[in-house]
Amino acid sequence: MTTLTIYADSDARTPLQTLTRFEDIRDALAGIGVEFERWDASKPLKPEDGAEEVIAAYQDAIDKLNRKYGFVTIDVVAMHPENPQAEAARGKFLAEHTHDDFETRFFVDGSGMFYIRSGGKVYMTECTRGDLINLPANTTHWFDMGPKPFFKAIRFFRIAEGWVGKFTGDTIADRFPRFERAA
Ligand SMILES: CSCCC(=O)/C(O)=C/O
Ligand SMILES: [Fe+2]
Ligand code: NI
Repeated sequence: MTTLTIYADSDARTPLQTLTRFEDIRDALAGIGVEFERWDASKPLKPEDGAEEVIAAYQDAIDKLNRKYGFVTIDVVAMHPENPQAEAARGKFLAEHTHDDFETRFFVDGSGMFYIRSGGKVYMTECTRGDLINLPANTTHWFDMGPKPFFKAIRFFRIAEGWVGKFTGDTIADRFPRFERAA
């Protein structure tokens, strides 16, 4: 279930608030400039499907989003627990970083956790199928796909190399609960 848990960035043990209603999550994230939308993600996909199948299934939504936001390129991250690269892939995003581009991700299967740090708080946002999240450029955040990653997300870019992470060097991510997907 899509869930937003908000913490003070100085205290990773005591959540200030936990939200599960879409409207509440959308409004709380809008308060820090993060757009959160729900898009139809009901196309049938097999667990082992990769970029080609995801793009074919979601071409209409991709075209609509490209027209609406002016994206210049997309790619797909499709993770499966048996993927031999799972641990390395998880490690890439586990430390706090920013990007020069917006971070726009449309989850069409599975789930993953964004941790967005803003205004002295951490917004721990579990994204699930149908969630579209859009972090403005330079938003401090990290992302955990969990020890047995399972998700497919379409990534939209406005600038080439916009996905490259700039690490802040802050170890805050190590103090917050890691993502453990509910069975
Ligand atoms: C949810 S897609 C994979 C993670 C990613 O692209 C990113 O930038 C995380 O911060
Ligand atoms: Fe990112
Ligand atoms: Ni990132």
